[in-house]
Amino acid sequence: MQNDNFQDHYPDELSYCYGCGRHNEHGLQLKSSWDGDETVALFQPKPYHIAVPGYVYGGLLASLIDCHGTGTASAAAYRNEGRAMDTAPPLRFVTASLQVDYLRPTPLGGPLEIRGKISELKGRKVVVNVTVSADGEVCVQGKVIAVQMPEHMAAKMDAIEPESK
Ligand SMILES: CCCCCCCCCC(=O)SCCNC(=O)CCNC(=O)[C@H](O)C(C)(C)COP(=O)(O)OP(=O)(O)OC[C@H]1O[C@@H](n2cnc3c(N)ncnc32)[C@H](O)[C@@H]1OP(=O)(O)O
Repeated sequence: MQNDNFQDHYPDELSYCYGCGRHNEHGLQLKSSWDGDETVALFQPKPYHIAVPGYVYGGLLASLIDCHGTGTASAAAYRNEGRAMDTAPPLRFVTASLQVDYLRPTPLGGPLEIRGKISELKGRKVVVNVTVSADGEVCVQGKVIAVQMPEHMAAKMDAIEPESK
């Protein structure tokens, strides 16, 4: 069930990510939410998200896995602490490792379903297994190791260029 998107709870200054930032008008604006103990997102590729004609570009698929994984990591960390996502102190995650396996060509046409399962949550690290399916068939699987964002990255938040807004 699609509801209460994780990315809508990111603070404004962390909402310019190309993959999932709601303030990035040039980006993908991925929206992820809980579905029981799993997470889900739907994404409709555009005709120009093309690789081989008729199939989705693999870099786009990796981006969807990346941002769904980091969003899932953040939501899982809040859930683990029994807190709502916009409560303090903030739990923000970046990608430490992104592994992607393309199992079969992903048809370019209808919406893609991205699903996440948390396989580990320990300390500052969350590991999320992610699949991307088209027409009910898993085409891509990936693993995201997300780590809580270090303070020195947060310090750069003042450096958002006006043209990226
Ligand atoms: C933030 C809010 C939302 C923003 C939008 C969503 C983001 C969208 C996704 C992205 O594109 S983020 C941008 C791409 N990622 C980066 O630029 C991150 C660059 N790397 C770093 O800043 C650091 O390497 C990192 C924060 C990921 C880890 O450095 P730390 O010094 O904080 O990690 P540390 O050494 O303390 O390790 C913590 C745990 O993570 C594990 N780890 C760290 N790097 C790893 C790695 N590369 N592969 C596997 N595991 C890794 C490490 O083994 C350890 O596990 P254990 O606790 O089990 O021992």
